[in-house]
Amino acid sequence: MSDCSAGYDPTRWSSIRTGETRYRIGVIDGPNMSNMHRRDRSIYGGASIGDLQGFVQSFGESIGVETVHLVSNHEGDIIEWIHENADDLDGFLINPAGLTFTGEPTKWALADSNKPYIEVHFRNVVAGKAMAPLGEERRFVFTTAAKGEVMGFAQYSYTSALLALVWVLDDPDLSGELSLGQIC
Ligand SMILES: O=C1C[C@@](O)(C(=O)O)C[C@@H](O)[C@@H]1O
Repeated sequence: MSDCSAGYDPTRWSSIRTGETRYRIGVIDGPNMSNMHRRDRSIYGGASIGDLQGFVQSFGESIGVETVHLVSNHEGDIIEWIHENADDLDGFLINPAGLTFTGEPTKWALADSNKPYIEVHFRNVVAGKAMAPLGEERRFVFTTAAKGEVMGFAQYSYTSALLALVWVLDDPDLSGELSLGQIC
């Protein structure tokens, strides 16, 4: 346990974690996310994919984690990237974007890696679906093998998912010790 007598120090990433391993997490953005700065501002906010990657990377650094990023509009390239990088990564975040309802091969590449992944979305992709007639719901491909899913929080879906993934990696068997580390 760290000493909090000096008060809260936001540069001390270990204060919110129970572990100290510097994980490497792959962050994948699928089709159309390269164009996010031109998409609906009320959802994507007008920032570029580079801005988003920088934001997620900075947050990762603040909790002692390295993020490695891919954005691609081509499913085959995403699959190749997962195959080539999985051995050097501890887990993944993926915003499947245009592949959300169709990306079965990409889902399998992630599942076959045996590394945990979290599905993220800017918007709440099921909002309003409760009102849809039965049988009209589209099939969520990635959710079936994901560790979990975070959606509806725009760019904060990514940072929330990253923190959740790191907490789970720090506590792989969910030891039951309900500790957040030392928050001063
Ligand atoms: O391209 C996207 C982006 C998205 O994944 C999101 O981040 O909100 C939601 C998907 O339905 C859509 O196809």
